[in-house]
Amino acid sequence: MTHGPVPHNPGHAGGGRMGGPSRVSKADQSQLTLHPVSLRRIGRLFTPYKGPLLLVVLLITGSSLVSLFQPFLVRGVIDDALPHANISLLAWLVAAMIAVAAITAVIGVWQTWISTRVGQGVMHDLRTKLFGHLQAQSLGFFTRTHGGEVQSRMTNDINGMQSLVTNSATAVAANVTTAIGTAIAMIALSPWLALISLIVLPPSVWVARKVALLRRDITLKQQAHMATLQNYVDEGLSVSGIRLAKTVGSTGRDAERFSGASKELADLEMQSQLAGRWRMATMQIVFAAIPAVIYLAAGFPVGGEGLSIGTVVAFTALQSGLFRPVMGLMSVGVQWVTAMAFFSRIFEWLDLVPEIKEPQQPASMDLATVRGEVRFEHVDFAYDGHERNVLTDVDLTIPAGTTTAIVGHTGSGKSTLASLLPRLNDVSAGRVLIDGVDVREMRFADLAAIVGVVSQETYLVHASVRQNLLVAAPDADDEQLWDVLEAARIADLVRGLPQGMDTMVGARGHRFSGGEQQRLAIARTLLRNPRVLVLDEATSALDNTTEAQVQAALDHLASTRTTLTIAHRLSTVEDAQQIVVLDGGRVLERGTAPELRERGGAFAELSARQREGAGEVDAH
Ligand SMILES: Nc1ncnc2c1ncn2[C@@H]1O[C@H](COP(=O)(O)OP(=O)(O)OP(=O)(O)O)[C@@H](O)[C@H]1O
Repeated sequence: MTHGPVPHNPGHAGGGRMGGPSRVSKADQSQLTLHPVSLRRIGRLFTPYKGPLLLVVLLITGSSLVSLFQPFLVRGVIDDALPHANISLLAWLVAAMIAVAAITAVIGVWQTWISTRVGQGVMHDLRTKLFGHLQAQSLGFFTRTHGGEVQSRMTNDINGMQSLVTNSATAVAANVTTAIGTAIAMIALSPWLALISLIVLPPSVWVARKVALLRRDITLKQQAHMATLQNYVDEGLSVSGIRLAKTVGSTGRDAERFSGASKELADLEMQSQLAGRWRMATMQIVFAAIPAVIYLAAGFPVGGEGLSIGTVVAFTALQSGLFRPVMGLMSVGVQWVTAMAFFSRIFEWLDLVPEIKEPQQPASMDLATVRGEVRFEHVDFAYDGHERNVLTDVDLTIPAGTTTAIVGHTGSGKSTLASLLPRLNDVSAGRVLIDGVDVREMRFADLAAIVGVVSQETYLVHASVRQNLLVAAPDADDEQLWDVLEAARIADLVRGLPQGMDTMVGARGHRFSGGEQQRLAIARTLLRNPRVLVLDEATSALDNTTEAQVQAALDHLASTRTTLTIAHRLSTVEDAQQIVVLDGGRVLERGTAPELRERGGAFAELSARQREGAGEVDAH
């Protein structure tokens, strides 16, 4: 099938050259326009893990409360045990300090274990859901969207939210409880010192928020560049990509393009790290300054009088215990802002509604008795987003068990017409019927069982010959596999392979010649034994001898099923019960080969020209 120009690519953000690293290019801007994300929706991802999450919150609260004893123990040591040389009190206090540390450490390990399990569970659910959802999308989505973009969102974006999903709930719970507990303890120790240390909080939060937004924008740009980079790898380092690059001599340019995108990614990472580092530096200054300010405040006559040394020491210990959680919360805030952007990108795709949907109440089909009469009823079709009709008022019937050949100039709509039968596309008007049932009313599985497709573009997965065949029928035994290989005239070749049917076919089947790949694809389709066969230039990659052989096999198979065949070489459609000539998406002529030749129209002209061409070739 011919893929036309890519009209609109919602996800792909990094096509051409990007602007300088500090400028936001148009593509980046569109990337920053976020799909709205509701907190409730994120919350729903965690619903299955309510129990473990509650346990985590309880553990954290317990551990925070236990650790609050520490400064009071310190004050006891300094103000009571040491000055009065009370050894037994000192021993008790020290033992309690060690116990508090041990208890909080053990709780920490337990809590990390549970929260990581929850986080990984959420990520796993999201990844699986997205994969399933994208698989349900129509072919149109994949013709519009770059493969690298899909890979990038599936992996980079989901990984990007990992730290948030795994740590945020626990970090928030831990830090909030610690911060509140510590603030209460601080006020209990000295309201005056507490007031002094809390004053610096608002400006710190402001700085952290600024940095968070900056880093989010940088991260989004990074994701877009990462997707671009993945596209370059995808396109440039595949068998077809390398073949193109080597034959058109574009390897140098490809490497330069890759290097440009990679450099921009490196620059962005620099910016991101630097922004983070500045935030840390600001916080460090605040951290260092606060104890000093507390000593100053403790020495002040107003408010400072009556404070014991132990209170001041315990207080400075406590205030670091307040700022650490506040810092922690701010980090979560930073991660949160960025992760929201990832959620937005993931949810955007989860919200895509497949253009081609399975019916809610499918027609019940008895697969054993399907006859396979195909009817295109006044079919119009235009590709999504295009006004021009590719097919207009195509009305034709293919009686069960007969062969209809579609011929016509390139671009006349032959592949598009064939794509309507397995619902790779849906009609814009009219209906496509099999045994009188609209294909849109059938279960996907039923339709796939009834209609088999062999197209000009074969797709073999990087696995063994056997696995490639079993994709079509997982339960088939060896005898069935050999049968279809025989029928597709490829059994001898497979037998001669080093590991027979267990030989790997190589990336996208490149270990085999085009003709061999096509015969394997034919065998795979035959394994499903479909009632209706769509052959979209199925023999186009074969030489004349092999084509004749495979054609004979296909003719034999076609004799028992309904076949819609598309062929450029008219010699292969000679025996079809009906030939339909398409021109600009309309049916121009129909009839058998002799009838059409007799009529002296487009078919006669086309076949005369081809025979002339063949004659010329023969004459050479
Ligand atoms: N995904 C698509 N989006 C938009 N237009 C498309 C798409 N696929 C095909 N077209 C357009 O639809 C028209 C018919 O294409 P189609 O592939 O059906 O022709 P064809 O007769 O099978 O051609 P060929 O013999 O070269 O394979 C062409 O003009 C093509 O550019």
